[in-house]
This record gives sequence, C-alpha cells and structure tokens, in this order.
Amino acid sequence: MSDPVSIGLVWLAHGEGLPLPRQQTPGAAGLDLAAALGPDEVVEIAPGAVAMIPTGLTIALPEGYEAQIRPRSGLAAKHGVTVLNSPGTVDADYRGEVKVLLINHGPAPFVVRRGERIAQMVVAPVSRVIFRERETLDATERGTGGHGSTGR
Ligand SMILES: O=c1ccn([C@H]2C[C@H](O)[C@@H](COP(=O)(O)OP(=O)(O)OP(=O)(O)O)O2)c(=O)[nH]1
Ligand SMILES: [Mg+2]
Repeated sequence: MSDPVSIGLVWLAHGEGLPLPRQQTPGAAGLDLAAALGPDEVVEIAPGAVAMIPTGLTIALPEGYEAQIRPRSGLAAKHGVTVLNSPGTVDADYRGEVKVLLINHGPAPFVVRRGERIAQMVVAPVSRVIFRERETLDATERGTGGHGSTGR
C-alpha cells in the first residue's frame, strides 16, 4: 500500500474532544466527519431544509490534493439526508472550518447532535490545469455525440 497522505489538522475549540477522523478499515476511502455541535445543542433539519453543520476541524491539505465532502449512504438510505453540494470541495489552501451542508430529502425531521457522523471526507489528487485556446480540436469517433447518443 502507498504511504499515507499526511495532513495537518487543528481542532477549533468546539471540536476538541471529538475523535480524530480516520479510515476505519484498511481499505476505507472515506474518513467520517462528526458534528461539532455544543453538548446540549440539537439541530433539527425539517423535510426539505438545509443546515450547515460545523466539524470543528481546520486542515492544511498538501499542495496537489483536495478533500471531497461526500454523503454517508446510510443516512441517505435511512433518512433521505445527503450533502447538498456533494461532493463538496475543500481546497488545499483553505484554512477555515470544514463544514458540511446537509439537506433533508426525507419525510421526517432529521435531528443532528454532537458527535453524530454526518458525512465523509475523501482526499484525492488534483491535476493542475491550464486551458490553451486554439482554432480546432482533434477529431474523435464520438465527435459531438453526447447526452445519450450511444443508447438504442
Ligand atoms: O462542503 C464544503 C465545501 C467547501 N468548504 C470550504 C472549503 C473550500 O475550500 C471553501 C470554498 O468552497 P467552494 O469553492 O466550493 O465554494 P465557493 O462558493 O466557490 O466559495 P469561494 O469563493 O470561497 O471559493 O469552502 C467546506 O468547508 N465544505
Ligand atoms: Mg470556490
């Protein structure tokens, strides 16, 4: 297995005491993120509503990496709760708090309390990109076909 990507992390005060995010099994891609709400704080997300949930985490990704904030399938399957902007993008130069934007597509209010694992983070390499304008593009078999052009 390749060497782990080492990421600096500083807890904000309201995150202290929460478990360090980690890949729970040797093959896991995601690191679960827990809600850094106050000990007695309850966030109720009504059906159709959105809530920005703090994680108490600030991180410094190495240059050339991003972190994606993705839904947990269990929350989606059981409660219809997912990440609105999935996959959220945490830039390598971002030093603010990592936050999770949840939306409740389910029929019942969804309650979040401190420590609940609400999403997962996947760290991935990023390509540096420069667009070069030109007169024409090289020809391909597909050409301009898309949006279902290979069906039927
Ligand atoms: O789910 C998310 C998505 C983003 N961010 C943070 C990290 C990211 O680096 C920053 C900006 O995110 P993004 O580029 O998606 O938002 P924007 O609306 O384009 O804001 P900005 O103009 O600050 O880039 O917000 C989160 O904490 N959680
Ligand atoms: Mg942006």
